[in-house]
Amino acid sequence: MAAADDVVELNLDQENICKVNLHGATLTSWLCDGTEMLFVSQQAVFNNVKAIRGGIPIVYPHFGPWELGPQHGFARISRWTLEKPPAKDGDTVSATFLLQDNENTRQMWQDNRFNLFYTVIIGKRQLKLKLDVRNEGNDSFEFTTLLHTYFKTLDVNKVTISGLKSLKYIDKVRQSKKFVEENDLVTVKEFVDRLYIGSVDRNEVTNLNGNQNVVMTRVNLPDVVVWNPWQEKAKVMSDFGDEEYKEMICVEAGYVAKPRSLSAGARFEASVVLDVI
Ligand SMILES: O=P(O)(O)OC[C@H]1O[C@@H](O)[C@H](O)[C@@H](O)[C@@H]1O
Repeated sequence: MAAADDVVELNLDQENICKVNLHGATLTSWLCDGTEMLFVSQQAVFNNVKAIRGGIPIVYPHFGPWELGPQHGFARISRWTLEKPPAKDGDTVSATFLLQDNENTRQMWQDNRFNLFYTVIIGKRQLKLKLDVRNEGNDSFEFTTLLHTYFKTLDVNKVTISGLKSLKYIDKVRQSKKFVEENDLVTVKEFVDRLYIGSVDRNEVTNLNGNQNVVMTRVNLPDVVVWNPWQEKAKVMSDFGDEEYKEMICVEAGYVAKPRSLSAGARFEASVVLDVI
């Protein structure tokens, strides 16, 4: 369990609430009309050191194994600050979180200076997530970023993902070779770890918890990662139950296939909207 003072709650009403842990600004719960939409492992570790296994961790400034630092970068294991506390505005509640460079990140990542703002907006049957990276230094830098979304489902075998047909993807399960997706609807029946490159900006993920479908609309996040560790990988993950692969699917919106370059003083804005339909 997370300590109460680590968690910021955005409360629209009793049945529409999301929770953000300041460790990584990780969204750990999204209750939509009373149904939990996000998966968090029963084995997740809340020690403010390890990345939280589930919810929506933020990958930045590097997706995947990183020669300069930890896998998926430092954002998901850094303490964020609450820049703007939850406030109601009409039919939504929003809050903004901030990660700034510090001694540790500068040492790890070539002395780069940045502000990363993350705004979470909960509405009726909708969650909007905005990333805003600002280069505060005198030199340009490159980064990749991704919202590592773990959706909750009652049965992963029934989940389908649209919007990926005809796309090239890198299949990390098959020596990172490139393939072309042939299916209108992607289903997951085994260990899957794919990076779909340059996808259309809309994907529908079906049969999530409570038989809900979610439409994911992306702006400035052209790539989609689909990941499920399945049985064999689940067994070797200490913070993931052996059978939990049946209850989750990661569909992750990112800018990851190639790095994004940001010149001194420039800004990168991107967003994801999740609509429950
Ligand atoms: O165990 P981690 O570091 O949270 O990563 C989980 C997975 O995250 C996915 O996004 C990657 O494509 C996988 O390769 C990786 O295994």
